[in-house]
Amino acid sequence: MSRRVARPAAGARPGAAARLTARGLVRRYGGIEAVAGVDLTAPAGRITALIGPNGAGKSTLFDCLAGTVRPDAGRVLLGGREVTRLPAHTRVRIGLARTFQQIAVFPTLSVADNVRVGAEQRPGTRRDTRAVDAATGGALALLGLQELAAQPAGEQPTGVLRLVELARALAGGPRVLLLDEPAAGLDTAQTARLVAVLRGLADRGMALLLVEHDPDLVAELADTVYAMADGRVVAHGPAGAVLADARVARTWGPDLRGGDPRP
Ligand SMILES: Nc1ncnc2c1ncn2[C@@H]1O[C@H](COP(=O)(O)OP(=O)(O)OP(=O)(O)O)[C@@H](O)[C@H]1O
Repeated sequence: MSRRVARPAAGARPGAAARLTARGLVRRYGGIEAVAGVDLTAPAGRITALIGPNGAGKSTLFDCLAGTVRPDAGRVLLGGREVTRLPAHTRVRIGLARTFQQIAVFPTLSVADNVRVGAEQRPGTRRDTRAVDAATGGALALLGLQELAAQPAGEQPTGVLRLVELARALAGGPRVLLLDEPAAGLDTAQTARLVAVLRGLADRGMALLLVEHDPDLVAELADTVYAMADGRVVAHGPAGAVLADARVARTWGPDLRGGDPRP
């Protein structure tokens, strides 16, 4: 007798590698289409970068993917599962983590306790103190933060806080990681560590999607680049090709010439 076993969609199992997909995403603010019909895939095991000038819609797209903003149209899929209507905290529970452009740490908590907040989101660890300790310790070690573990987060410089935020996101055991300008405020050594850590995460199957303004870092890190302007994807493909694309140079010119992208 043959038995058919229902298999979950690829990547739908908790802990399994997963891709993040946007299909036809639209988000309007009044008369502005901040995100105007975006299709994007961040595959497992790859680093995908999102570039574009200020106001292109990158943060709004991130917010739609993370669940903090509800799109007006389109779909978001995590590992084949439709998550468009799931709130942000539920997406975290099924493996989607993010860091923010404006650093968001709890200043009165220690570095370790900030990371612990992420570890407590890890599926199945909420009441398992040892598992939470292990996830916290692992994330601190990965980012080289052990020596600062007991220090109040509020006393740390920006570069350290970026790493604390990343450690907190990683402590939750995500399958997909959204990073909004992860290298902003990092010194050269911290940036080198960040690059090595992100590459290592991708090599172990995580899907990474990052917003980044530094073209050198994008060229070094990203497998695939999506360039946005006026809410739309104007180019996507291998990093070298997109960074050399004339349409991208026109819209993202100041960044590519090494100027300050921020007004
Ligand atoms: N909460 C909001 N209310 C009204 N308009 C908004 C809101 N958030 C974004 N917008 C508008 O949507 C457009 C896209 O903004 P968004 O912040 O997503 O761009 P961005 O590419 O992330 O820019 P930056 O690189 O400066 O962060 C802009 O015109 C912006 O003014």
